[in-house]
Amino acid sequence: MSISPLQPKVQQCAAASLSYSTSLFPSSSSFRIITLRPSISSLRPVVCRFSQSQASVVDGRIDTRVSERNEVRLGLPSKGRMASDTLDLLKDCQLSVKQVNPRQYVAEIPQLSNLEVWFQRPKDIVRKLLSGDLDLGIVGFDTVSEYGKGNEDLILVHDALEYGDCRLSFAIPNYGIFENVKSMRELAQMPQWTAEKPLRVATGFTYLGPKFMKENGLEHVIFSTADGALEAAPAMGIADAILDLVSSGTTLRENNLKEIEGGVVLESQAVLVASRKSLMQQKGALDTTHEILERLEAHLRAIGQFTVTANMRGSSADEVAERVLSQPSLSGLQVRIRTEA
Ligand SMILES: Nc1ncnc2c1ncn2[C@@H]1O[C@H](COP(=O)(O)OP(=O)(O)OP(=O)(O)O)[C@@H](O)[C@H]1O
Ligand SMILES: O=P(O)(O)OC[C@H]1O[C@H](OP(=O)(O)OP(=O)(O)O)[C@H](O)[C@@H]1O
Repeated sequence: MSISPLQPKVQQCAAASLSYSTSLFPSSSSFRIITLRPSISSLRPVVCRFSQSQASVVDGRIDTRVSERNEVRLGLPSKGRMASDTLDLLKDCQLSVKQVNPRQYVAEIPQLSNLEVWFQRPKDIVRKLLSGDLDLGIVGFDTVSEYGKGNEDLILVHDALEYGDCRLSFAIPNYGIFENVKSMRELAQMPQWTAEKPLRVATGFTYLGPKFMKENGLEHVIFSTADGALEAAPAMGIADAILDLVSSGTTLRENNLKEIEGGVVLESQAVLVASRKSLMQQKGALDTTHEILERLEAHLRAIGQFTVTANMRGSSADEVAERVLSQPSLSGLQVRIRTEA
């Protein structure tokens, strides 16, 4: 699998008022992004289909836990740097999260009557979406990518909530044998890395890391992991390089590390993610999702980012698109689809 930097290139399809772009996802994944614009009522819903999409057979199994619940469940970060910004965003959307007390992990949003909010660690939000214990969640795209592991059930409902910006980036020391190394290509060509003496990479991204290194032609790599302060690993002699999140770049600089050309695995920001199964099967999930999207749209209108993504590794993505668009509450929407160029 190729993990490439996220550089969406939106192209307009003028006649149909549709647009599509290269996917935010690796080239061998097949996510489709559908943008719903509820404000444009004169447009008829249209789904762009791309013949080169990698369809596979739909798995028709129904997760009984999804269909047994009456309420829709939204997972929000319980702590960490995403937590307060997420609550702020919802507040800006006139969605006030009411917690009985801060140590209770369940809350409600009075404006969304059949919704339960559950506070969880970001990685657990993704895991619980996959297990059917949550229907929707707000986390960083990096977390979806790492812990979602390309699972076809995950749908990016909104891929740009405009906070939590960072990138997952590969970094090496700016001294010693790496002093003149400026790109992944140059790194891969170094004679030092052998089966006996592999490149040692410290990372918390043990799913994305190995894929990325392989994609870049580095075969002799060994990974170590830690929960934080990874930037110390090269100076401590534990690793040759690191793969970690970067935002300002200060931590890298202060630890004499540098990013190199081709070393960005992905760009990330906060996203709204859903379980496809939930959207299709959980009572009220589609309407609640639509309500949240409308409010996000109202809030983010200035920057015009409003996107629904359906995972395309299967004809089921078309089904999802059709199902979403066939909802009476979603009629008259403009649809934008992103797919691989
Ligand atoms: N400079 C940054 N460093 C790390 N994460 C960042 C940065 N800027 C934005 N983020 C976002 O914040 C998220 C990290 O949030 P948080 O600290 O709550 O979780 P975490 O550290 O992944 O959780 P845990 O402590 O359970 O491992 C990242 O997944 C990313 O999406
Ligand atoms: O580019 P910067 O703005 O310097 O941010 C990047 C740093 O922030 C994060 O660490 P965090 O602050 O979460 O601490 P941690 O290393 O203990 O996880 C990340 O893991 C980097 O170390």
